Amino acid sequence: MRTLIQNVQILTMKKGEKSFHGELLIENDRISAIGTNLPKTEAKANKIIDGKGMLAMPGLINAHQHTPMSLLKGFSDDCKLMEWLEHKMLPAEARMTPEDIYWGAKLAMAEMIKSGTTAFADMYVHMNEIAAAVQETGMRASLTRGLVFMQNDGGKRLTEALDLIDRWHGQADGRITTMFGPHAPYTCPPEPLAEIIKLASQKNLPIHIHLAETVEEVAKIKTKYNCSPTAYLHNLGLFTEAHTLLAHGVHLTHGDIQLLRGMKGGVAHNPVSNMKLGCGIAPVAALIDTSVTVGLGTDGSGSASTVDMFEGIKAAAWMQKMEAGDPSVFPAHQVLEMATAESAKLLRLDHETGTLEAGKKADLILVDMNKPHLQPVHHVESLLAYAVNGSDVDTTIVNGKLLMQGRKLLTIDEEELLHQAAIRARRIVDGI
Ligand SMILES: N[C@@H](CCSC[C@H]1O[C@@H](n2cnc3c(=O)[nH]cnc32)[C@H](O)[C@@H]1O)C(=O)O
Ligand SMILES: [Zn+2]
Repeated sequence: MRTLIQNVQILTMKKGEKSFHGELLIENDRISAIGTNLPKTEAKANKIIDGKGMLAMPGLINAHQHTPMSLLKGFSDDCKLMEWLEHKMLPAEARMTPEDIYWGAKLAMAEMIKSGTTAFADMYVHMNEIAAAVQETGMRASLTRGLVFMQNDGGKRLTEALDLIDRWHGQADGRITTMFGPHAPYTCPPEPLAEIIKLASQKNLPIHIHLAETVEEVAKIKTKYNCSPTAYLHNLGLFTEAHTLLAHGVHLTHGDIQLLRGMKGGVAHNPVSNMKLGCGIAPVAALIDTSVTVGLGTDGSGSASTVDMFEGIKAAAWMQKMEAGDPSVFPAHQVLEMATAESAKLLRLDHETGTLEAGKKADLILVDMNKPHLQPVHHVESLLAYAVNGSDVDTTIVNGKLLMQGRKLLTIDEEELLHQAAIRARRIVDGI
């Protein structure tokens, strides 16, 4: 199968490359050619997409998600994280059946495809159902079974984590990869955490964990272990043993940031979730100055309400400019990079996705620029960072396959999905 996208403005997101008018050829799951006036491409293609008025760019990569929490969006807003988690989310989550998880994950995937996200990192439970949804929807995902060790479960959770890895790593035409997912320093004591770090190192798999999200977490760890959450993880050898995806990293001291220097992986910044929960402002500039990779995530829609990464892109830029009191920090290109190439590094998928290049997987979106709020086009990157909304995405392609065209979902029955989501969500929260 060869698909040619012609007559399109292209932003590859390769370092230092400006957007240009040209064409892009997809052969099966990969980009085979990209440029201006490619030789004889039309003759080679079985399918042609006219990109007039469109902008092609790499699909966005959401580096931190809890997809099934889409069923809980708007259920508990305007309260503190620990209260939100312990009194609302955990009781609601305890009622979710595997089928609820499947439909909740699919609801989030529909929202992601419709707002230009092609890959995501997920941490949740009932991972077989989430993996099945990924397989069907056609997205790319890095999945983890979230692990909390608050009471003895006889190893049930860890068995499920290992089962996810055995069953699903490399499946769905390679679109699914897996990680270990110890939930957070405050839910994972040293012994089980050390064991997971050892397993991750042996299996050469990454670790996805929440870190330093709130001041309460910092105080809890200080009382328990007399150190910061970051030092707690460092002392267990995490940053040298495994590629690590750290979600949040809001409350990091100068000393904490030094502990992250040279780590494999990096930090998933979730500005919308952090602002909405009043958690604080992550020291993104200091992390980048220390050569720590910073990608972009939304967090689950139970907290963030939206998994539209274009909202996250705006929020990340605004937050850092405001914090620095300087509009020149975090220019458009840099925040777009955070949402694409840098997030790809966190998922350990940068050899496959995150930029548009011949040889990489065909994970890309077409943004319809022919709209009042996106004209005129002086600087396309400025519009993408500060003016585009998820609903401006016209076409979403993952692994060379069309998942949405003309805003119509092609792998999901949207009507059935909305029906299932509505009845299940109502049942789950009833009486909580
Ligand atoms: N509760 C599960 C573990 C699930 S891991 C994913 C967990 O992360 C929780 N979660 C979602 N967003 C956040 C956040 O921002 N900080 C901390 N936890 C979160 C979410 O509610 C979910 O319970 C068990 O007992 O096996
Ligand atoms: Zn989270």
